This record gives sequence, structure tokens and C-alpha cells, in this order.
Amino acid sequence: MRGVSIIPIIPQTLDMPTPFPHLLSPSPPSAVAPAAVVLSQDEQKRVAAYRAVDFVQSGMVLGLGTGSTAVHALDRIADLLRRGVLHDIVGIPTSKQTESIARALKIPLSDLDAHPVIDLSIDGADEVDPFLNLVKGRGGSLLREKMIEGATKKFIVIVDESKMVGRLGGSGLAVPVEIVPFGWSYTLSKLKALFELERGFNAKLRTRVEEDGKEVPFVTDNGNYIIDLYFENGIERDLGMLSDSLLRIVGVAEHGMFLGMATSVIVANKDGEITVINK
Ligand SMILES: O=C[C@H](O)[C@H](O)[C@H](O)COP(=O)(O)O
Repeated sequence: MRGVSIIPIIPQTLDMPTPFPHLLSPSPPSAVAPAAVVLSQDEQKRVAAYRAVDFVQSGMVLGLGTGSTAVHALDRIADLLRRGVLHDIVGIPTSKQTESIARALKIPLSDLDAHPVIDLSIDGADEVDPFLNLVKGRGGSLLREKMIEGATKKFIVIVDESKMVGRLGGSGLAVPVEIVPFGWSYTLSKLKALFELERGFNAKLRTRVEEDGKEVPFVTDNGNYIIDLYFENGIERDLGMLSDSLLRIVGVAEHGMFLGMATSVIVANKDGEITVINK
């Protein structure tokens, strides 16, 4: 792996109150080997998130990520603020959802206009490749995330081990592209044309089903739509060139490939082991 360093951390070395104290307890003397602890996916997310919050210092401006992993970081930051371990934190939320969770947790908030330079951002990801490139936006927040995390001095990505892929798109799940609603099917046809020679490629407008059963387009916090791209074998082209081609399509607001943006990725696995991969 070029350009990244990997630091595995076993749970016993964490100098923080662990979310799973049973991982740290010395084994009682016994002839019977203790049953191995297997963390659920959500527990892995929490372990990674708590480790990332170790990097937060009082006085920092923080980019607050979106999703089921980032929410554990919000909980932890709020807890440390409540206990006075951290103070003078300003959070910049990457979505309306994160804004409302952080508000409920009493994390002081501001925005990118007031804080164009962010000390540290902590966020989850949908996929991480061996070069720390990411796919983000399956929750629909890619544009605000990319703006805020692009304005950050240090961007820590927190994931459970299921998010690690050999190449972006390799999970077979969506690589999102945010587009303006005007002429969306025209933009969809342009996106399809970009990949027309790609075997196993598909692109679809993201929809959601309303309470009355009606299917409507999914609308982002920015009032935009999302086209989800699917690659049977992952993205086999040069990612930088693909990024340029996507952004050249009029109607595309942003795509969910975060290339070269992460400074560190913290991965937790089902055994509670944490690996920190630095750029
Ligand atoms: O739009 C959503 C964001 O990019 C999330 O960071 C990403 O989808 C990962 O979410 P989760 O932690 O829920 O898997």
C-alpha cells in the first residue's frame, strides 16, 4: 500500500473510558478459555468513533459528520463537554440531521461562513479504498460533507471493517452523484453515456416512498436530487479523471468520491481491534 501507514491498536492500549469495558477486563484465572467477544457492526462503529474523539481538543472548530457512525462521535463529544473534559468546542454540522442531533445534545454550533477553516472533521464513509479514497453520500449528505471536510486541516474517517474495499464502487452499492432537479432525466442520460462502454454499470434516480405509498425523488438538504451509480466490478478507471468528467456534466452539483481528502481512517473490527491508517 503506497502513501499510507497502518498502526494497529489493540483494545487494551486505549487510554480512554472504553465503550465496551468487558474488552479491557483481565481474564479471571480459569482453566476454561473465555468466550471471544464479537462486536456488532454498530459496536464497531462506536469503538472507531470514540477513538477518533481522542483527537479532539478544547477550543477546536469541529466538522460534525453525518450517519450512523458519526452519531457515536457526537454522543462522545457531548458527553465530554458535559463532564467539562472538553470546552470551547464549535461544531459545524454536515447535514440538517446532524444539526438537529447536535443541538439536542447541546453541542455549540456554527457554520462554514463563520468558520471557513476547520481544525478537525470526524465522519463515517460508505467505502474506503487502500489509498484512503472514499465513497460517501449514501445518506444523501455528500455535498455539505465535501465542502466542510474540504475546509478541514485534519479529516478523520471512522468505519467498521465492512467498509474497506479493494477499489471504490467495489461493494456493488451506490456511488452517489448529487444533481440539480431541473432536467434530471437529461442529466441521468449524460451520466449513463459517460459509462456506456462499462460492463455491469447502472444508474438510477434515488427515490423514497411516502406514507401514502407514492414514490417520489429523494431530495437532499440542498434541494437537489441524487443519481446512484452502480458498478458490478467497482470503478476500474482513473478516479481523478472520472471525477473531472462527472463535474463537467452540466447539472451535476457534486459526486460522492472523496479523493485524497482523508488524513486518517480509523477501522474497528468485530474483535474490538482498532487500526489507524494514516495518509
Ligand atoms: O451521506 C451520508 C454520509 O456520507 C455518511 O457518512 C455515510 O453514508 C456513512 O454512513 P454510516 O456511518 O451510516 O454508514
